[in-house]
Amino acid sequence: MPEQRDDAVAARAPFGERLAAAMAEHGPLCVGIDPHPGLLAAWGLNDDVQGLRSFSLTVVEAMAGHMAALKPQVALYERHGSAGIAVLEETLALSRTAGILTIADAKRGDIGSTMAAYAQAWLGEGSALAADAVTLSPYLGYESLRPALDLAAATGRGVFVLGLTSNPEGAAVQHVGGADSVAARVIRAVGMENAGAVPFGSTGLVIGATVGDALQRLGIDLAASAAPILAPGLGAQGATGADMKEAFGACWDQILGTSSRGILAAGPSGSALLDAARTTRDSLR
Ligand SMILES: O=C(O)c1cc(=O)[nH]c(=O)n1[C@@H]1O[C@H](COP(=O)(O)O)[C@@H](O)[C@H]1O
Repeated sequence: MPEQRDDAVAARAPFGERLAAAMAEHGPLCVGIDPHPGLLAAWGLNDDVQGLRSFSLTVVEAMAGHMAALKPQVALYERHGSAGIAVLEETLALSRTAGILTIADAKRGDIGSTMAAYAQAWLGEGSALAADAVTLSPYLGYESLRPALDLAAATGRGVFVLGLTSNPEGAAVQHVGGADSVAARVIRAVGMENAGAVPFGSTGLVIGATVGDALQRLGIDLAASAAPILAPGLGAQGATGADMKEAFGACWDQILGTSSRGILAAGPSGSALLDAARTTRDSLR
């Protein structure tokens, strides 16, 4: 039904605008949905597709209308095979109906011709896996991401490109080059996609909440990227709201903190999950 699809795209504001509106309404927190086996057990659920489904739908129902965005971790659905992917599709569909933005954390990156297929899956109109945005890895070369950047722009969706990741191993690749580091080049390339956007465009960056010192050492200017910045590392990985303010104070309006285990550990009660999310979000205010 191509005409209906065209209408849906025309009615959709660009992702950056929709994210800015959601953050203005609900604050700068994205709740991660990471159904780890240990969390399923802690919630009294089996490590199977029924447990995965119950976990995921509980998080969506608890957060919709209260938080800016959800970020399902694709790996934790893939480990359940095709039935797990079906649960991810249902989770994305419920989020869409409930009006909460979704960022599929798939960290995709490949040669251009393959990238085009990933783009269709995660950003294509009519794809059951399409989210509002998807995480991408630029380490096959930033321009290899072009099919996804173009499709996101065409469908009003967004991407978050890995810049400086929260894990300690990332430094061995991302910090290489000193003043002209690999990460700085990726961040500059993202800035070119967003030129002129206010407060930010639809091509985001992932910058770990744990890497504030590297930002300074590498002389990186995040404000110039005009990118929404997804900042994981809050909670379970040790970063606090205070750490984030110190690291990102100069570009605070661009920051969307994200935490998964630190919030999900409060489940399975929906109200306890929401309280945990509110406490985390309030630490960012
Ligand atoms: O792209 C991501 O979201 C991501 C990038 C990064 O640098 N570090 C990072 O932890 N993540 C993801 O963010 C989530 C963090 O989970 P918690 O440590 O439980 O809050 C996981 O799904 C990670 O895969």
